[in-house]
Amino acid sequence: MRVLVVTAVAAERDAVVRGASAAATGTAGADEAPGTAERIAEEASGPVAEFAVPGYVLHRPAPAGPEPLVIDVLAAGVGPAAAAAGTATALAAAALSGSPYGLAVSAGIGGGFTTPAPGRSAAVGSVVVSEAIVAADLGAETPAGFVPVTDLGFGTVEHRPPEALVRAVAEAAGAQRGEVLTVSTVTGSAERAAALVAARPGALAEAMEGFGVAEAAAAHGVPVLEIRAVSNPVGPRDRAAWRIGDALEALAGASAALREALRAAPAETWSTS
Ligand SMILES: O=C(O)c1cccc(C(=O)CC[C@H]2O[C@@H](n3cnc4c(=O)[nH]cnc43)[C@H](O)[C@@H]2O)c1
Repeated sequence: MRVLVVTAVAAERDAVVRGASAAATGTAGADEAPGTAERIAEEASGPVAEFAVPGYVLHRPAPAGPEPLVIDVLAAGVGPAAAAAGTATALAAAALSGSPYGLAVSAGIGGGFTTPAPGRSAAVGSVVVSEAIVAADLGAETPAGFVPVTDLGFGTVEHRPPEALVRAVAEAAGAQRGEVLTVSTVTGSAERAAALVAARPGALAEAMEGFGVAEAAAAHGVPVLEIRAVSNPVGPRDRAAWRIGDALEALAGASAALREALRAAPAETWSTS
């Protein structure tokens, strides 16, 4: 199976590549390439092939031996629109080449909610795997408060990854399962954080790309997953509290776990869940 992992920035992409390369022994770009690798770079984690699709470059860590699992990683930019554009381009290029992706994953750092239901809190450095990918601010302000687009009669605000895959990846990564909210504006107050949790009590993390990846995946009929490593608490702005290095390490670990979970649980076991 071919898996597309979409991050926002290069630092996240490199963390995913590092993690997904951890068990690698093969030769990057050896099989199922949509074309010829334009470049094979020798990174600290092993060989990484780079493939161009229109407007973007995909990074592919070496497959672990002869297994049929190929993971391509794309840094598509910050925010849901950039994520959707990059994801749709990569999915379309793969489909047109005759080797479509079987799974799209939104991966990166994110904010962790520390005020959900008792016993459910996403601490800095921990990992959250999405049970639902939710567009938290897609709707309209009304005198009665925020109304999601679905209540206005169109669109969608939620995509649900395959349950069995969520369980397998969360278990392999030692991660919590919960809703991951997609926002276009980073939450900066305790009041806004509380309002988001009141609207979505299952929320454990927020980030800015998951829903864009999910919309593109849905358009192509491809299952989707989101993995967030928590770099900061959601709430009042405090740059000193950010732990980006720790979150990138956690993201690399979760990416290794993703690869192992996909090797242990092939698509037939989770694609209909
Ligand atoms: O300047 C700030 O106060 C600030 C606070 C949180 C995040 C940012 C970003 O510009 C990061 C955007 C980038 O990272 C992901 N991310 C990380 N933490 C969060 C968060 O708490 N809420 C939303 N997104 C977050 C996001 O997916 C982007 O890719 C600035």
